[in-house]
Amino acid sequence: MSLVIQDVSKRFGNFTAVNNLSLTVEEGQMFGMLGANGAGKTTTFRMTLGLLTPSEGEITWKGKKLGYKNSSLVGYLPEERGLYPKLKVADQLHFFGRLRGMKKKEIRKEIEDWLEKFQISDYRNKAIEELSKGNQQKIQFIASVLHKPELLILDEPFSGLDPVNVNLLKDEVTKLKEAGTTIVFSSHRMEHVEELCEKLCIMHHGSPVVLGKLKDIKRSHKVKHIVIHADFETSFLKSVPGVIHYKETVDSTRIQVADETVAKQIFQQVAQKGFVNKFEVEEPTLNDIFIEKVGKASA
Ligand SMILES: Nc1ncnc2c1ncn2[C@@H]1O[C@H](COP(=O)(O)OP(=O)(O)OP(=O)(O)O)[C@@H](O)[C@H]1O
Repeated sequence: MSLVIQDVSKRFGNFTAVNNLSLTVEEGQMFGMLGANGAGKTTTFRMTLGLLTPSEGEITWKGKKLGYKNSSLVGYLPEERGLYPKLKVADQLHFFGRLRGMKKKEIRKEIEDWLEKFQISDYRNKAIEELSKGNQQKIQFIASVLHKPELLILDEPFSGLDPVNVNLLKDEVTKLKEAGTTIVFSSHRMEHVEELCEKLCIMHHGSPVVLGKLKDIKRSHKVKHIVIHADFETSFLKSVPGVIHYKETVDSTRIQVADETVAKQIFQQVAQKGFVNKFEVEEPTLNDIFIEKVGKASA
């Protein structure tokens, strides 16, 4: 295990922002942190980076605590973006590169490569304040990866980007992962985590309510959706015990059921009734899981 968060809590006065969190991220893995506003994601990142000290527990990267001394191992895209508005793009990135101990020549090369990748080479000599929000975000991202960190922590990397730029950033993040970088990112968009992460945590009021590999989480989620295309009336299925939600659309019936046993019962009943064009038990989406788990935890 490379990143180990062990029994970590963080209190601000009487308020507990993170409550007994334990998780691990393996080297080269992409890990997603989900949670409503105020769930404790940013606080967890800040503790991981050594910017905040946990009230309890410990966080280590390859067995060592992270902090000022080994900060070049980590790249961080903070939620509150921290660029200097008056500085030119190249000067800004140069400054971050020097902070991470890079050589001038290497910094120049990396800056040129990254500006090219994000199609913003023409902005090299513009002041940050002259750039659009999306382009400023790209610069902030470049600042976090310029020094080729082993561990990359991205707080809401996709917020404020248009769909084209979201894809551009996703591609670059994926390439970094393929090159071996361990990546942890937070997002409010389930589909980003679903697409990119093997492992994830859903935080709620500082505690993990879902944690594990995406595949396992989906498999173990009991509530299932069934889609039926049949050329006969299906409304009799509404009264089958274990049916949570029943909806007919123009060409299909969608049913939410409590678990797989109910799905099997529905299959048997439908098969006896007549010809079925399609009967499919869909995997739950991360959105379904989030709503169920976070909703339940709130209740
Ligand atoms: N320095 C601080 N002093 C007091 N309370 C704090 C401090 N930092 C964070 N908190 C509180 O801790 C809780 C968790 O905040 P955190 O920023 O970690 O949430 P988050 O999951 O990142 O939320 P968001 O999605 O809105 O960014 C919030 O209720 C916040 O107000």
